[in-house]
Amino acid sequence: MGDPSGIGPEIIAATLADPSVTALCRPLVLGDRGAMERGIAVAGVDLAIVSAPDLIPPAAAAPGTLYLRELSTLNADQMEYGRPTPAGGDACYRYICEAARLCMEGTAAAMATAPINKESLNSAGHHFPGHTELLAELTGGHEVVMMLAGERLRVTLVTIHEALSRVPELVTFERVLSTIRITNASLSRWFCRAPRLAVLALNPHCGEGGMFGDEESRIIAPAIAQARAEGIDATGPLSADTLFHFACEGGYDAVVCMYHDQGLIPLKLLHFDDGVNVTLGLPIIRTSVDHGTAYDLAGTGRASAASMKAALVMAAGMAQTVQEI
Ligand SMILES: NC(=O)c1ccc[n+]([C@@H]2O[C@H](COP(=O)([O-])OP(=O)(O)OC[C@H]3O[C@@H](n4cnc5c(N)ncnc54)[C@H](O)[C@@H]3O)[C@@H](O)[C@H]2O)c1
Ligand SMILES: N[C@H](C(=O)O)[C@H](O)COP(=O)(O)O
Repeated sequence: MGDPSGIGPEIIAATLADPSVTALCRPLVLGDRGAMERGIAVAGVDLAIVSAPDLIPPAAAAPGTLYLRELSTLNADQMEYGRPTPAGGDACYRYICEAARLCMEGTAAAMATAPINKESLNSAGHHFPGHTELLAELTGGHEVVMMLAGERLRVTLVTIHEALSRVPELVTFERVLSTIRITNASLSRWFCRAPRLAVLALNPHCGEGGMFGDEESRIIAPAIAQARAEGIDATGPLSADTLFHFACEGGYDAVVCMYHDQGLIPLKLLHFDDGVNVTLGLPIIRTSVDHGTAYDLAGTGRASAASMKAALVMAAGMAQTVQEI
């Protein structure tokens, strides 16, 4: 359900009231009854909550029902709109843990997450930068890669939630290579055969022959060479300022980016409404919205549910692919 003080509950309600989404999957919300009742009212949709402590939603669920596993009972203070609280952060943590457990044991085919507030997660004593890192730990410590995807562009990140000042030291041969490998393996499995990957430079103009940095020749180019030797169609290092234009025109299936904003600014510019965040490398399927808790909009009914819908549709599609393999 994500952060009870944000837009999560209302965009979930809008999503589950859309028959084109529920035609593809049997959703079970892990969350809080009070927050979901309020979300349904804010979204202005007609949904009846069915309590599902152990129940899995039936294949022929009655239209207009929302199956809810109640993992918290927050009071009004603890879910006040626009304010992160430790109780809300702890509740989010429990929703995520239970979703991971259901996916790991095979009861659920996939999870799609609504946004959390990282400050409230951490204030509750759960010291993770986001879902991605928490899920990596909960599912066995696999190396994971954050991908954000839309129709026109997919980006994956070598470094994720890091201070910009630390990025150069974190862009290592091993990290670049493993991001390329995981991107290639995951895209091949879920999205396209033999993906064409563009790998970005870190510095302007690829370092301009060493004038503006040498990570390209020292680290990124050798990692690309190794990936190519393994049969991966990776090209680069390429200058970030121009590459996105060509990627959007269909030149590449994904762009491997060195840091968060290098990839997420172009992605959200093009796909803020319908982009999906996918965690690659996990043993389970996890998708998410491409936006945050939007405290400024929570409770107004003005938040778009398009990314939440896209996240569910993508998760259902990925789960279908698994069944067909
Ligand atoms: N998947 C996630 O859990 C996730 C993703 C991104 C950010 N966050 C967290 O969310 C919190 C707030 O982050 P932020 O302010 O940088 O980003 P944000 O996405 O919450 O908000 C940025 C801007 O986009 C608008 N916006 C966001 N979602 C929208 C929607 N569905 N419809 C219309 N407008 C929307 C907001 O009103 C705001 O103006 C932070 O704690 C951040 O870490 C969580
Ligand atoms: N970096 C993501 C974004 O800006 O959309 C976001 O913070 C999500 O992180 P998790 O999926 O790890 O919570």
